[in-house]
Amino acid sequence: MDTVKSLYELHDIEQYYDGRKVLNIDTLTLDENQIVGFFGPNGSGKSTLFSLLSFIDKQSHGEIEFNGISNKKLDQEMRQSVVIVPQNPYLLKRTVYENIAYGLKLRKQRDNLKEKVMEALTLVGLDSSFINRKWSQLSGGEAQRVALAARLILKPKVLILDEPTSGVDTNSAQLIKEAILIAKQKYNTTIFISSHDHNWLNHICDRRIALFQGNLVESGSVNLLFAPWEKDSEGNLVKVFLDSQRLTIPSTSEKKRDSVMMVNSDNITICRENCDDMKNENTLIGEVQTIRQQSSNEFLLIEFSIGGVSFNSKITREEMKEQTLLPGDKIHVNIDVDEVCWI
Ligand SMILES: Nc1ncnc2c1ncn2[C@@H]1O[C@H](COP(=O)(O)OP(=O)(O)OP(=O)(O)O)[C@@H](O)[C@H]1O
Repeated sequence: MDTVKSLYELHDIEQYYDGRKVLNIDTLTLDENQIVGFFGPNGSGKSTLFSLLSFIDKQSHGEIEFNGISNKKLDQEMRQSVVIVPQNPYLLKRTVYENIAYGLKLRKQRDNLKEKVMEALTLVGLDSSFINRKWSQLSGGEAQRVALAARLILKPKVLILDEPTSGVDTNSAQLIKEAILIAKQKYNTTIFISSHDHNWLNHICDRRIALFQGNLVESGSVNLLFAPWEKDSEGNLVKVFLDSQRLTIPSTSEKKRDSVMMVNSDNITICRENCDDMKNENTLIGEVQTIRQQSSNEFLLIEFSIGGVSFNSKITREEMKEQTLLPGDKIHVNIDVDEVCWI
């Protein structure tokens, strides 16, 4: 029987710079036609991973397959089907037209070039008056959108955007978001994005992956709790859920109100019956959504929501027998606030 391959399959990836390991990924599969958001603090390895996924660099160790073929054996056409807009995109010191048309010219695809440039320009929310502007006559947000248009014109199979919203105005960030969504729909492009604007990224992506110190922590077993956070009078950060429940995180200096909290499912305890022993002022009430079997067979992954925010926790089969959880059940939830980290 044929097995369906993912677009990318990464195994045992290690990347070293000057003898220092900066990326360490056991397994990662990435499917077609998804928008995948990569979250992580500065230096966590997002750009390094993107340089491997875009075939700019080769891994120090491990295997990367793209469409079932090792990245060491890809032909030029396959390599060119993946394009990246780097963190500080470089524009040619020419007009907007020349910048956007450049990639197609390089690939000797000159048919209907002007129309294609116009289409790409429109996609990123710029009108025809920009065509003859010089690179130096653009705002930061406009320059970023021209760089994006210069990739979109290639109708890539994979588009990688490293911090596309850094230093851009809110309007440009919104237009970039719309262009990305259209590219996904119109060209079936698979899109990987990193951004420190966590809310922007969270709203746009189908799948979320967090990197921490070069290691992958996917939201399958890691829970991400996004901003905004309130500060109470004692300086604690407080998450106020839509149903008015509150989770208080004791103050420390590393946390900011726009931070994303990361907590592993192992550090969330749930209980349906006889829960008096676990209750404290930070205990929340959640509602069970789904119950999944973990591949290890030993644990069940319980997905539940608190005020519309999804979380997951693991329980053993023994605990499941005692608690007999079903979708729709109300549960008590304790998040171990000493074990959370922040990105
Ligand atoms: N060319 C290089 N030479 C040496 N070290 C590097 C190089 N590129 C990245 N690093 C190091 O690798 C680690 C991962 O960096 P990377 O740029 O991938 O992180 P990042 O998550 O993209 O960070 P940021 O959010 O700040 O862009 C960092 O410690 C960085 O200093």
